[in-house]
Amino acid sequence: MTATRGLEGVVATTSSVSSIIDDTLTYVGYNIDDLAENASFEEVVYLLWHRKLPNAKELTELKEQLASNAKIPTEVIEHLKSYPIAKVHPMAALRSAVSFLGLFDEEADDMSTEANYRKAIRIQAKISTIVTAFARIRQGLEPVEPREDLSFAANFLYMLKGEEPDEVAVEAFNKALVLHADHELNASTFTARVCVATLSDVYSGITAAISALKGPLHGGANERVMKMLTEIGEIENVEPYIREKLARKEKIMGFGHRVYRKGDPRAKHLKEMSQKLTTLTGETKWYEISTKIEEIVTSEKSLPPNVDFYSASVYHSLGIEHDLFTPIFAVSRTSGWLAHILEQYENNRLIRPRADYVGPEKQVYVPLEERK
Ligand SMILES: CC(=O)SCCNC(=O)CCNC(=O)[C@H](O)C(C)(C)COP(=O)(O)OP(=O)(O)OC[C@H]1O[C@@H](n2cnc3c(N)ncnc32)[C@H](O)[C@@H]1OP(=O)(O)O
Ligand SMILES: O=C([O-])CC(=O)C(=O)O
Repeated sequence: MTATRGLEGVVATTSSVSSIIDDTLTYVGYNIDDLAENASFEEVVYLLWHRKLPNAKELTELKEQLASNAKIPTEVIEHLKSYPIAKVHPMAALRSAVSFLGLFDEEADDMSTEANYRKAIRIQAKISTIVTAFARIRQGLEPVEPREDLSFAANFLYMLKGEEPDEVAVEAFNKALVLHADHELNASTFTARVCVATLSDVYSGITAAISALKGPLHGGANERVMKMLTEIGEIENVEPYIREKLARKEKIMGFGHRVYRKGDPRAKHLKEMSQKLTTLTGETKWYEISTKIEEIVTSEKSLPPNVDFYSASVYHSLGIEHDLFTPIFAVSRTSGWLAHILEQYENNRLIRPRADYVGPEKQVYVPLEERK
């Protein structure tokens, strides 16, 4: 038995949710470029869960289901208020709150296909409310209740800020949600599938996935990108900052990818949005600093930007706090996690690979009193 480090290139399952072939990303066979330009996030959720685009009636029904399930129990709000706010990262809060939310779902352990689908709707509906409620609570503000007349994207921004967002913000946020919704067998999706393949419940799968997304090599990179942009601060600092980092063999957050070689097809959409939004806010320096970093990293290391790189300046331009970037990724990716969880249940087999043992062998047990 030989191990493949990081399971690189290992095909671990079949899936009909999304694919990456020759650097092209598709959701159920639809090119991400088409979806980014045309689809609402709700359409994408339907597509991922049903493997077909909804007709008008199906879309209206899903929108209504998401909107009418968006409220969270008072107990969850009280729970969020009990966290040691000053020290808690919103991803840790989200991880705990989703697990806690599961305690209030009467169907949590009903493993029927119908109950699992109903839970998928409830989790997708409530995840925005949890993220935005925590964001407000830590500012000493009361959570804003979801509105049933707003789209998923608009509702998130409304609950976060307490005022109705403008059209440009909603369009940009919707596109970001569409671009982040699914991505084949990335680390957090694999984690979700491993978890539920033991026939554990949907809440466990989503809690596990949030935990995996939190790390800086995965979803946590978008927050680190903004930290880097802020540290750089001005365009003239880019060269020395990036070259020193590369010389120290440090990783530049938002670059590189396990699967893409020529480039992440989502990045160009986010780059375009970053240019547009930073122009609108008058803070074009974030876009300029980003493109300069891209120029250096691609020429020095042949590493193109990934989805996390330009999403940082996009979310910043939407006036979103930097440590909410990864929770927003989770809000969107929940749709993909749920699609994969439901797919795993449909054709389940325990996921249990082997390890290539490299430790000592044939050791002789020494009684405690004789050990040095
Ligand atoms: C949504 C997402 O999860 S997208 C990814 C988000 N993560 C990041 O942006 C973090 C920065 N990027 C990385 O750490 C990596 O590129 C990963 C984790 C995304 C992919 O990693 P892997 O496929 O395991 O590549 P690995 O880390 O082995 O790197 C291969 C080589 O490229 C270098 N490299 C990879 N990414 C970077 C980077 N961002 N900056 C500088 N060098 C890098 C490594 O140092 C290594 O060099 P070496 O062979 O000289 O030692
Ligand atoms: O696929 C990956 O390894 C990471 C990624 O880009 C994502 O999850 O969107």
